[in-house]
Amino acid sequence: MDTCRELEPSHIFVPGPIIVGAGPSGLAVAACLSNRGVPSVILERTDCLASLWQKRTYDRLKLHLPKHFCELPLMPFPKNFPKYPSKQQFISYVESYAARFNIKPVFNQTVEKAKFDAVSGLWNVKTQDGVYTSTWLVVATGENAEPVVPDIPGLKKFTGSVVHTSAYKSGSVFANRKVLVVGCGNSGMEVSLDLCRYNALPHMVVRNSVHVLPRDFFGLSTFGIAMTLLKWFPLKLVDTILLLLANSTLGNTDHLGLRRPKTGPIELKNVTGKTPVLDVGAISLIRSGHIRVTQAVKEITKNGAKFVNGQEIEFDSIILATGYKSNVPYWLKDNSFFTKEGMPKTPFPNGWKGEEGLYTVGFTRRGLSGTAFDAVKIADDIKDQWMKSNGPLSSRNICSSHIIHLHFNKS
Ligand SMILES: Cc1cc2nc3c(=O)[nH]c(=O)nc-3n(C[C@H](O)[C@H](O)[C@H](O)COP(=O)(O)OP(=O)(O)OC[C@H]3O[C@@H](n4cnc5c(N)ncnc54)[C@H](O)[C@@H]3O)c2cc1C
Ligand SMILES: NC(=O)C1=CN([C@@H]2O[C@H](COP(=O)(O)OP(=O)(O)OC[C@H]3O[C@@H](n4cnc5c(N)ncnc54)[C@H](OP(=O)(O)O)[C@@H]3O)[C@@H](O)[C@H]2O)C=CC1
Ligand SMILES: O=C(O)C(=O)Cc1c[nH]c2ccccc12
Repeated sequence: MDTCRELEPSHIFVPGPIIVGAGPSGLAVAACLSNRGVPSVILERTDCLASLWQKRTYDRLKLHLPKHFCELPLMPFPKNFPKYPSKQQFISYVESYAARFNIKPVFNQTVEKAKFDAVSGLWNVKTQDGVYTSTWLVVATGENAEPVVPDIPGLKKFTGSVVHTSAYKSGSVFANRKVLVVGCGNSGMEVSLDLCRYNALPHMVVRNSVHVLPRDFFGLSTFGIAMTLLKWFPLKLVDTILLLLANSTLGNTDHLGLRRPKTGPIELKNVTGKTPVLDVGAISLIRSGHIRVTQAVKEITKNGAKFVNGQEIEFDSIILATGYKSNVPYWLKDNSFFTKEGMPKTPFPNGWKGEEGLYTVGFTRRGLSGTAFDAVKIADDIKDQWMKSNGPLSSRNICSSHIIHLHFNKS
């Protein structure tokens, strides 16, 4: 794994690919490469594996999809794990995964800049400590790299606490507090639910339409049902069935302030990437009045919020459940493969490969199953190139100092 050659203290040539990010995606690629005899180096900005899961998620989090849909390649979840593993179980799975494939990322390396050098044909990847160089660059920094913090009018005037869900651990510190939760995706719903369980008083902002589906239907996961139906029926029919199923278990959610989009849940996910909410209990708390649904915020005041319908409510705290974004545009330079939002322009299933040795894993908007798909494709592709330059018939030493000197002279 860590067979890179040190050229000078701050400049390292990596014979195999450089992978940016030690989340499930980066680890999956490293494992698949290792399994095919290709070494790699992972650069990770934090001091741990799967930092999203370890540092930026709440205590009560469980996987939303049954474990077999969230498996990384080459290693299933332990049999004794429940259908929906907890955050701690998922982290322990990821740690065993890295140990099994002897993956040792270089921690505390924030990639600040990565650029392809057409002269040497190599990628130069700069961290705060130096430059790493390789023929291949695998982008594995994730769809959730940075919190989205919207510029809501008046937010700076608010005197109470404001946190993004990525910094929320549990409702224990919010007991008996009135909390405004901005956003009603899976994070907004689950944080509101958690707040209720700690006797806080959440008000959840729903500014738009939203699809809510039950996580399970008579013991079967709704996601699993959808995947099975999609093998046999057209997408629109599957969406109709899912909505019938949702109405039969959750009832009509319109009068709770949760209007459904005109487009069905799976079609909407495919077209816009917007994940339907998989309900694990928030809907019944909305129905019972424990979670209040509010309209869009007009402005935040010193002590609370004014809403578009003219209502004004005082709050002790605000939780921004406003989602996440990719950070690729901040560090990947001169690149036309990604949109300005940092997502591959090429849609699934072909978004994993760019040009000049560039790859991306985990940007499919298909969660961990998308990661597994990308990782296998990337490892197969790089292995073919690796064999050509390092196989028994190869006459080329890709670690040649000639290539490195060329590069140094240019920079
Ligand atoms: C609350 C929550 C729950 C989720 N639940 C599920 C679920 O149940 N099932 C599912 O399939 N998906 C789920 N997801 C989707 C999630 O994207 C995946 O679970 C998974 O974490 C994606 O892995 P990744 O490696 O692509 O990204 P991440 O897990 O985000 O890992 C990316 C890594 O890159 C590092 N990094 C970022 N920028 C840099 C840089 N410039 N330099 C160096 N390192 C960098 C980060 O520190 C991080 O460790 C959930 C997401 C969230 C937010
Ligand atoms: N247990 C699990 O497996 C969980 C999984 N997740 C996953 O993590 C990912 C991120 O989810 P999440 O954090 O919920 O983010 P999402 O992007 O899914 O949702 C963001 C929410 O914030 C709202 N929003 C954004 N900006 C504003 C604004 N300025 N004013 C008001 N509302 C705003 C959006 O509304 P609008 O639609 O109007 O833009 C939307 O309701 C998803 O893939 C999700 O499925 C999250 C939690 C738990
Ligand atoms: O929870 C997430 O973030 C996921 O991306 C999991 C997921 C992928 N495809 C879906 C379709 C419907 C619900 C959840 C997912």
